[in-house]
Amino acid sequence: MSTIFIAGQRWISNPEPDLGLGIILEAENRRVVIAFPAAEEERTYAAAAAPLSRVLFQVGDNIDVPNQGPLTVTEQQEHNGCIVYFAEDENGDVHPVPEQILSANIKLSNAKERLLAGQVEHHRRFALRAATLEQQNTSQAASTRGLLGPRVQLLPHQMYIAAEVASRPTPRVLLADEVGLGKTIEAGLIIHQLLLLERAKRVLIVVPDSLVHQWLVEMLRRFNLKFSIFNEARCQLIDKYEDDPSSIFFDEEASKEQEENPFEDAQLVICPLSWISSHERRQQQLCDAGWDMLVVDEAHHLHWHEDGDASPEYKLVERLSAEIASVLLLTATPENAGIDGHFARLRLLDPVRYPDLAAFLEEQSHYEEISELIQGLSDSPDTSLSDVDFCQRLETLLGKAQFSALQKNPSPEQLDKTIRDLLDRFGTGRMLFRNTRASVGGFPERILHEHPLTVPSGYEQACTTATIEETLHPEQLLGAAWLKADPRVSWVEKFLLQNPDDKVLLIAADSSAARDLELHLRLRRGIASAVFHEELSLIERDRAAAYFADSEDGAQLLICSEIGSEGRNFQFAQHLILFDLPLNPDLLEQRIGRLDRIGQLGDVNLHVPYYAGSAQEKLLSWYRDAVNIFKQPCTVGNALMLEFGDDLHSALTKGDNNPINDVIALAADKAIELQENLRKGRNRLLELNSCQPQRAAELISALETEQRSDTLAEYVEMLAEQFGLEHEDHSDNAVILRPGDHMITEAFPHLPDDGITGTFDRDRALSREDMAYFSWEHPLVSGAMDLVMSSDFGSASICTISVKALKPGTLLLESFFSPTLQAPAWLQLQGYLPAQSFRLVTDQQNRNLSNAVAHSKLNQLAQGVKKTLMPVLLREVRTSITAMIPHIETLAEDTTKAWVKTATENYKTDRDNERERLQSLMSRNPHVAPQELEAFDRETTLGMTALQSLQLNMSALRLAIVSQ
Ligand SMILES: Nc1ncnc2c1ncn2[C@@H]1O[C@H](COP(=O)(O)OP(=O)(O)OP(=O)(O)O)[C@@H](O)[C@H]1O
Repeated sequence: MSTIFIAGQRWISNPEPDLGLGIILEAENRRVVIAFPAAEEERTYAAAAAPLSRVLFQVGDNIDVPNQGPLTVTEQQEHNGCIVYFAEDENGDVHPVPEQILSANIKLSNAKERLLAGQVEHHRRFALRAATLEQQNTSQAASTRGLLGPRVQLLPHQMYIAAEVASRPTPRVLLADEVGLGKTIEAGLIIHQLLLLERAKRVLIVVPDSLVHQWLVEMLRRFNLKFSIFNEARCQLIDKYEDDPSSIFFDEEASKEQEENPFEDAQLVICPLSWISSHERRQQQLCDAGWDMLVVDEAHHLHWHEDGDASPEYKLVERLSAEIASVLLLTATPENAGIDGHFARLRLLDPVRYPDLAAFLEEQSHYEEISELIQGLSDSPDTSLSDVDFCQRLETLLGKAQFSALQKNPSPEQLDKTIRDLLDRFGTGRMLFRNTRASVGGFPERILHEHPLTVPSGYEQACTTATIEETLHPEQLLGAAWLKADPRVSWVEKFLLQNPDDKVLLIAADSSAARDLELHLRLRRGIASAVFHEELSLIERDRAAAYFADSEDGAQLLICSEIGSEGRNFQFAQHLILFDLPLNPDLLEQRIGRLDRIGQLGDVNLHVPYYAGSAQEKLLSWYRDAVNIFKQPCTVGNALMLEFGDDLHSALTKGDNNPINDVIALAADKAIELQENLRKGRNRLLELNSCQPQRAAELISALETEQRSDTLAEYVEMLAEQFGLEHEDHSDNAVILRPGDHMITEAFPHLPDDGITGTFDRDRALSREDMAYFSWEHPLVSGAMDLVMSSDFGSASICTISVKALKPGTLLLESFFSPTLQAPAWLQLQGYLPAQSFRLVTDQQNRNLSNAVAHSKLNQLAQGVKKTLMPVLLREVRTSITAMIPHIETLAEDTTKAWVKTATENYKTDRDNERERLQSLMSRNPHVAPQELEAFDRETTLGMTALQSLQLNMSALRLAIVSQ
């Protein structure tokens, strides 16, 4: 098939002009591959729909060739579809320049050319383009970018974490808030920010099977992010299409040379953990597919032991996290399988900071001291810094240079930096975030209901030869007819019949007990129930959860196995039956967390049916009186188990109560002591890292201000008017948009054929999920902004204005400039520019009137010029504007130089700080190779060079002619 693309031609991407001048690498099989050397990116498109524009220079145009001075085109010749320019240098020598050798950094000046060519548009279109540019600036300057659009309540601890984590160049963190405090939402906020800031394009989420759909749905309904679930069936389907010569995906060359990678088929992917960690070939493909960000939920399933033993899940994540720059691990119970597992997960995130377990354990014993130093610096810096002992301790940790810098200048910034350094290098680290119910506040009560039951015959006898696990799970001892014999079953039946209007969640350790019990209650007792365990397929599990969630015709009871229910949202229920109690306190916390989570509106009733006088009762007393888990989340349960676990196990099997009472008494005292230590040490450090209330309040206030503004509603109305959409008021703060009969584009982004109803009000959007939540970050709005900016829409305009203060015939040139960085995205330099564009206004005397003549004023005064008059008008003013344009460009270059200066200074400061940290960690960790520092320095040089070669692009140009 013939194609318009030929290898070697130079094209530019319409949606991504920042990529610079691209060069066609391949144009075969209906697809085109183009490289963008300036951005180190490559794109493959279907040739028929490639969003590319051919770049051809005309005689008189300036062109750039690396390592040569400025050249001006004098002639162009075509050879086999590619152009050879003949261009003159400053000495008048003419050089042949094949287009292939043109510099990849390109200057675009479409607006100017369009204006001079008379290709101008109505001033309302120019106003829409200008409004888009201004909004892009506002968004870039906002510290809240990426936090505005998600349909979530503005909760301080989440907003803080999301903003803090996303502000890091490559976030690698452990989100370990207590159960149900919104780690999924935090991860979603971080993903959303990085995608919006274009710091991530490909995101991989790996989750336990039971959470696959929950994540899919949360990402879509709260963040407008469409993830794709990948499993074996999907991969096979893709393999099949790509191997099928009749398929549109078939690529003969590729199929001969190498196997296609199915994971390259989507940018946002969710994978079930059990599938991918047990499938070697898919794992390899997953690792090869290249990702910018990895998210792993319920990360406590990644087991690792100091002796080198690691679970397949751990090994998979270890492989992935070595390749992927940004990594989020999520767990509510980081120490679930012991401190070594916790250490191992931190090691995955930052092997330089966490080189070995022994050092980590040793470090923990100093948390209290670090916390004291931090407290001294934050509460009374002057007194602390005049205390000799305090200073000595600080100097030992920080080193001479940093300490004396602080002592000389204890400014708030320097103090803040020191506190962060202490937290990071010697405290709980900057990658661990853990908010607690106590710090977040506003949670309901946990109420324990104990239900003692008579021990059934045969149980005690069976216990004499049983393990402790069997003793705690009588269904394993009572034989095949356990459902009949077990008094817990009849108690559950009675409870459900007495509380017919309440939703009840029942959790049992074992999936077969859960299955038997549910079948019995549903079939024999007619109870509307569902079951949820790990042996069900994903669809069956989701169906069961949906049936339970249905408030009208749904199940009264959902029976879950331990692992099956982890991470799920059942906060609409207020009764949890703990059919048995696990020995691991974290498992119990996970169970309670199904109900005790954000969104729970009532008290959480915890029901424990147990055999009176049995090991079950003893374990209940342990949790109630020593661990205190039925009142509040347990923070010391693991530590108590470590110290008293053996005694507890032996006391559980004893007939009399003395041993258990003794263990409980000792453990209860110990719990108080441990909690006090944690309060002073680890928890205080975690609190400091996990939420700074003032910063969180500032973020929320900024978000609320942005939300209250009417600008978005006005912008949406302008969009509708200019693109030909139907726009109808729905109700207060809500509108309906529909495709109109006179639309100027075939498809408007994210506008369904039957229209969309959206509200600008967050609270309304939270309660009305049938409405879209329109913010500047909604895909319809951001897609429309891209539509405007990726084309010439409204880029050149001529209008007349009538102003008494100005002489008729005065010409005002209003221009918006967008300096563009042509650098690889991974360098993350965009944030160093003060804005995405700036505006200048000049007149024939080349006076800078940018401040004197406001854009909004020009919009108010602007009158359109009849098309028929345009050629005459242009002829009259052409000489003047041809002289004015270079001047306004010189002014723009001056502004750009100032930007470059500030940006390079700020970039250097940040890099120096980061380098200092790396050096400090290297001095304590012999495993870090010096090459790391060299690589870091190379990257800094690259960043500095890219900032220094900022390119100026004129995005919009309007000529206003003062009339009579
Ligand atoms: N900011 C928010 N706005 C609205 N709903 C929220 C917000 N944060 C959390 N939720 C809701 O609260 C529940 C708990 O949140 P989430 O699932 O993110 O918690 P989690 O910490 O990941 O839980 P777990 O520890 O069980 O894995 C979910 O139903 C979630 O949708």
